[in-house]
Amino acid sequence: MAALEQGEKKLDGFTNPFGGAGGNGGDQGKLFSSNSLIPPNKLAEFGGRRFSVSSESMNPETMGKFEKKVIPKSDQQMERIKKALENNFLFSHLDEEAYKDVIDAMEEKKITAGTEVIKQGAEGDFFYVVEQGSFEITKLKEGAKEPVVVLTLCDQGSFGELALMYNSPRAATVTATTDATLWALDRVTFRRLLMERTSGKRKLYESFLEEIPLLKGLELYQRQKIADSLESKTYDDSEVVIRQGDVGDCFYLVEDGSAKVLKRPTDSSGNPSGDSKQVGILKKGDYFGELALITNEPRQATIVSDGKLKVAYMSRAAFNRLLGPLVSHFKKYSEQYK
Ligand SMILES: Nc1ncnc2c1ncn2[C@@H]1O[C@@H]2COP(=O)(O)O[C@H]2[C@H]1O
Repeated sequence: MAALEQGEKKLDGFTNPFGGAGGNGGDQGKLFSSNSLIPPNKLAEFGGRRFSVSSESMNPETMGKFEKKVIPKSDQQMERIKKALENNFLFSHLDEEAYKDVIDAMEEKKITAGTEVIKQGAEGDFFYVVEQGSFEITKLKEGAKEPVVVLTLCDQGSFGELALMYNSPRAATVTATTDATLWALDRVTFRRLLMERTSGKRKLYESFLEEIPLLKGLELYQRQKIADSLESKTYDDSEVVIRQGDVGDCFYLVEDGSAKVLKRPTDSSGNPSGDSKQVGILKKGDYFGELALITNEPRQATIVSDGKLKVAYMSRAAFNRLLGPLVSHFKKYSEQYK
C-alpha cells in the first residue's frame, strides 16, 4: 500500500533485465509525429531510426480487404497453440472470430538451439509466441561495442511485435538457447488483429506508468509489457475495491483519485472483528493489493474509494511474471504498514 519515495530509482533485489536507457539524438524531436507512439528520447530503444505507427493498419476500416490466412492444423496443434496463448495478455481481448483467425494464421516453427530467430536491424516479418524453449534477447545499444542481454524467456512469452507495430528495424536480436517451439504470426494478421489494441494500451498507460515511483527505474520496453497486462476500472465514492479477509487475485495502481485504507483488528484465528480504523490514504501513483499475492494470505486491509477513483489492475499471473523481481522491495515497504 505504500508509495516509494519520489525519485527513487534503485529497486531492492531487482536486477533490471532491460539494460540502459534510450538515446536522445539531434533532430529526433522532429520525428515524434502525432501518430508515433515513441517519444523522441526513446527512439534509440526501438532501433534508433525514423518510424511511426503506420496509419494504414491502425484503422481496420481503411485497410482494404483482409485475406485470411489459414494454415491447416491437427487437433493436437490447436490445443498446443491455445495453451501457449492462454497466459499472453496480447490475446486476452480477442473475440471468438478474431481468436480463431489468429490461430488459423499461426505457423509452427521448430527451432534448434543456437538459431538466431530475429536479428537486430533486420526487417520485421513475424511475431512469435513461445510454446517451449529458452531464448536470449540481446541488444547492441547506440555507441556500445558489444551487445548486452536485455531479457531471457523460458517456456513462455512473446517477441517480435515492435518492428511490426512501428515499421521499424528489429530492435534486438533473439537467439534460441535450447531447442524450442514457436508459433509465428505473419505481419499482416498481427497488424490487423493485435496491433491496434496493443499500441493503444501502451500509449494509454505510458505517461501514467512513467510517473509511478515504483516503476521509474524500469525501461520503456518493460513498462510497455506492464501496460499490456493492465485493465482500468472506475469506482464511485465509498465503493469497496478489496475487502479485508478476502482471497486476493489482483494487484492495483491508483490511476486517478484517492482511496482509504481501512483495517479491522483480527481475532485469534485471524478473522477480522471489531470496528475498522483508517490507517492510510492512497493517491495517484500508489499501489495496493500486493501482500496477498506475495504471501498467499487473505487481504490484510479494506480499500475503499474516497470520491471518484480510477485504478489500473493486473492479474496474479501478470504480477508474478512482470513484478516478481520486485518482491523484496514490496516486502521491505510493507514493514511500514500500520
Ligand atoms: N529491451 C528491449 N528493447 C527492444 N526490444 C526488446 C527488448 N526486450 C525484448 N525485446 C523484444 O525483442 C524483439 C526484437 O524484434 P522487434 O524489434 O520486432 O521486437 C522486439 C521485442 O519484442
